[in-house]
Amino acid sequence: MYKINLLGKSIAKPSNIAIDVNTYLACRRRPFLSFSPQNEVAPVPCITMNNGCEMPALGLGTWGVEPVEMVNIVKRAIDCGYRHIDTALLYRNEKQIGQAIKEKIKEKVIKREDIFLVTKLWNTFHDPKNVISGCKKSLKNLGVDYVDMYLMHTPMGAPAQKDDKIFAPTKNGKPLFTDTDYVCTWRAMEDLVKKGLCKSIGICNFNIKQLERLLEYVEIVPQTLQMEHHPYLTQKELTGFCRAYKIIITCYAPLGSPNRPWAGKDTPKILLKDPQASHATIPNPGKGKQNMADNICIFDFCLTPQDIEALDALNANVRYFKFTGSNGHPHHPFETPKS
Ligand SMILES: NC(=O)C1=CN([C@@H]2O[C@H](COP(=O)(O)OP(=O)(O)OC[C@H]3O[C@@H](n4cnc5c(N)ncnc54)[C@H](OP(=O)(O)O)[C@@H]3O)[C@@H](O)[C@H]2O)C=CC1
Ligand SMILES: O=C1CO[C@H](CO)[C@@H](O)[C@@H]1O
Repeated sequence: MYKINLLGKSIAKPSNIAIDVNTYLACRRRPFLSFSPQNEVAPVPCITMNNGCEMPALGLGTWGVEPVEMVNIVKRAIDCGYRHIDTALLYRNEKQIGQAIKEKIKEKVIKREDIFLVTKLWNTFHDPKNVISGCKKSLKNLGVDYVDMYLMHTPMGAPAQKDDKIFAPTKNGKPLFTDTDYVCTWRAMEDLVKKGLCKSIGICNFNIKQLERLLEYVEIVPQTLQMEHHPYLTQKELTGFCRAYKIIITCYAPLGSPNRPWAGKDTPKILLKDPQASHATIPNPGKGKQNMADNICIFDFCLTPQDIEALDALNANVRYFKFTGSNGHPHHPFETPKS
């Protein structure tokens, strides 16, 4: 064990945990207005990505939040110290998130560059010629001229839609799909970086074979893979592979959404802390009034190697987000082929 000194606090760090001192100290460069000696909340550290940009290690998940509540939730989150916000065109809340950020900038609580804003390209924009319009649609909704991270939401393309429709058309209750190669979609996303529309790009819901194949063709190695990750689904092979390519894992459903068999008093903090060795995590605070403030208070303690070992032993390859609606898609990441 050795100790590092963070903003006057002494934090014990087991030597086998891979957050280095610089990662911890990087957070000093971000203003944390709610942090003061009287109101001590250890600030969120940043993780340096393979392109040198920094991502706050904890963000606000926003899927499923009622749009009418979204503005207030995001404003409260910013007051609490959240500086990373995760959304998607699919979530239909980008406008409200953009409005909340705008109001906080106007109140001089933050500047645009203090916020790490993440959104996602939906399947119906996978055709390379449509990628830029998917991105511009999100930028317009958010009211910004760039996002910090733009993610391919899934490797599964779907037919382009007209007007404001997002979901793919269906036939016999099943969404139609296209066989657009996710490599081609990715190459078009690389152009968005060159155009300055996003600072970093990444992927979600890729399996290891798809990622390996993508890496054969990329000019820009993805900065992050956003994937389901909690103690019941640790995906060690995939996370090890990403580590080798310096692709940061962002853990979604870190509390095991929507079923949380482990929910208990301090359990959520332990679950959020578990991936902190090197991953970012984006819990959704849900309806509990205290959850948002609690979930950000995980940077003043460490798990012991024994804790981590015990959590790792829980892995049962339980996946909650199976994308069964897209079964049969040629690029389905999780469907077990029928023998
Ligand atoms: N890229 C992708 O494909 C996906 C990305 N995501 C992203 O990841 C985010 C997080 O995943 P999500 O599926 O929302 O699930 P989470 O694992 O973050 O679980 C969220 C639920 O956990 C409960 N909760 C939160 N904090 C606490 C706490 N401190 N104590 C007790 N319970 C708590 C709340 O439930 P309750 O409301 O009942 O209190 C909340 O709704 C999403 O919001 C989204 O931004 C998610 C899925 C897929
Ligand atoms: O991000 C997401 C939130 O949850 C949705 C509902 O299953 C997913 O489809 C999506 O990937």
